[in-house]
Amino acid sequence: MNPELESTSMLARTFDDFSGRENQIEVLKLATHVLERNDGFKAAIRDVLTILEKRCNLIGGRINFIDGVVDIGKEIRLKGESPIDPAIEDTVSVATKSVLSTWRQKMVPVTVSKVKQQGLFKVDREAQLYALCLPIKLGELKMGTLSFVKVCYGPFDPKAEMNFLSVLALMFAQCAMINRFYPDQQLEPEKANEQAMPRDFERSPIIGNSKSMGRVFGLLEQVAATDTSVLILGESGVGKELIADALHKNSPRREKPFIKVNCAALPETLLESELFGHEKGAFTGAQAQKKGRFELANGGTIFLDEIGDISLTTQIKLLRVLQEREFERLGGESTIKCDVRVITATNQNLEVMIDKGDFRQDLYYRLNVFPISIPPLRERKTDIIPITDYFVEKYRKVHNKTIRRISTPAIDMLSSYHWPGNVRELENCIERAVLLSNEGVIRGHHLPPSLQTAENTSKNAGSNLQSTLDSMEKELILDALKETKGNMAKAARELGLTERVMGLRAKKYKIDPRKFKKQNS
Ligand SMILES: Nc1ncnc2c1ncn2[C@@H]1O[C@H](COP(=O)(O)OP(=O)(O)OP(=O)(O)O)[C@@H](O)[C@H]1O
Repeated sequence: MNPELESTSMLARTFDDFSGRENQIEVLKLATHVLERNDGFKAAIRDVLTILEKRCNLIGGRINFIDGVVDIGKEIRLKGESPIDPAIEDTVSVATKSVLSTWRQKMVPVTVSKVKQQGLFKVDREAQLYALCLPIKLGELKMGTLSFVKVCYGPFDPKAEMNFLSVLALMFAQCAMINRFYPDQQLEPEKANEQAMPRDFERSPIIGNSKSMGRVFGLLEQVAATDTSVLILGESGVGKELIADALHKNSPRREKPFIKVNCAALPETLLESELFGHEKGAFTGAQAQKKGRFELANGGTIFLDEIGDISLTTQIKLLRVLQEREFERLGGESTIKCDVRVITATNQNLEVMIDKGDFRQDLYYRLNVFPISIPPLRERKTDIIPITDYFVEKYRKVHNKTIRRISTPAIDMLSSYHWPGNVRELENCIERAVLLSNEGVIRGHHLPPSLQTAENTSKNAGSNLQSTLDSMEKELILDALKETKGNMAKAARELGLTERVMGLRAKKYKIDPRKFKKQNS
């Protein structure tokens, strides 16, 4: 049994001990870890269904994927452990079919229907049963359905339950998409173990639950398998290279080379020699013939990053390759034919550059056949935590550290920061925090000063030692109160404070211990 499921079984509750929101958050965290595993998408989904059965009283879980949208077989379901009455199976099937069929006309988000208990069903007869079914989709892309029977002993809040399940449905959708884009990541279990970190993460999956990333995935889906030129737009660090890589890996060219050139890194002559190659003696220092990147990419894909930085002369040469699919090496006379898909990226506004005469319009039209814009991280805040979790897991393994959780204040700081360096900045920030953290927790003070300032700007113009110490103290008090369920005396003892000092500190930071009692009851 894998460790996630082992820990789940240890914590497994009986049906009448299901404890609401806290439990749901824990389940979501467990599900994230399970889905990030590298040993097969279907197995991971089945494990998540098992977790939902054991911890959320959601039995008979099944996922139906629509044929052709996600190539991973039609249905994934929990087998074996749950004895399910055929009548209940039927209700789930009917609910699933109804969601699937109404898609053709209109999107019906959920079906919740009460199920009658039958004699065969091995659940306490006092339980109320509900059939739940909701769609799995990414943006406008409809992928399938997620269905369960919910076993309930008390009042049932369908809205809250569906909100929780819709987060899971989104995670499944995301995973299905990654699975589609990186099918070869489904390693055999033994091979997965052999692959030590960080090689597992060489080709990172694209994480993102936001609507805007859903749209990006939809566009990827449409264009990946074609030979169309794609222009990827977005600020530095948003993941443009990751998208280019995904386009190549999901095209018929995937077995052929994927060649990346950073056009901003080289001066004009060197860039041309890099792109088209040169003959011996073409210029001082050209001591031997050299093949260019277009030649090396033949049959595959070339990714020209920072395309807005190439000179007007190089733009003409590039235009010719795009139109004629041929070029000459520098100093050479023979024409070389090439069959290359061109993907470009920039963080500049090429239309403004055209107006200024810095970029050729004809080249722009050739490159911009299929534009994909990746929004900055600050405009898709819902992606921050899933991406953070992914990087925590990545760097926890790379640096061999134990990280059990991220403190609530640290999560707040990560969520409220504006991330000018986008995902790259977030990645660096999390690697640093993983290295600095101790006791298995990432806390606010493990994050870089830029984030501390962001949190404090409203109260305190500058970041100074006192404000940093204050925020650390507040965080420790919040943590202790959380752990002791709002018991001030116990929390004071844990922190080595007297009750009186604890009371004063709570007052100073406007902390109300009663809030923690409520949360945990
Ligand atoms: N959605 C994402 N999920 C996981 N990792 C991501 C995501 N987006 C970006 N990254 C990671 O963030 C880092 C920066 O991404 P990438 O190099 O693709 O950005 P970029 O837009 O090409 O940047 P630049 O314009 O500076 O070249 C990489 O390590 C990449 O793997």
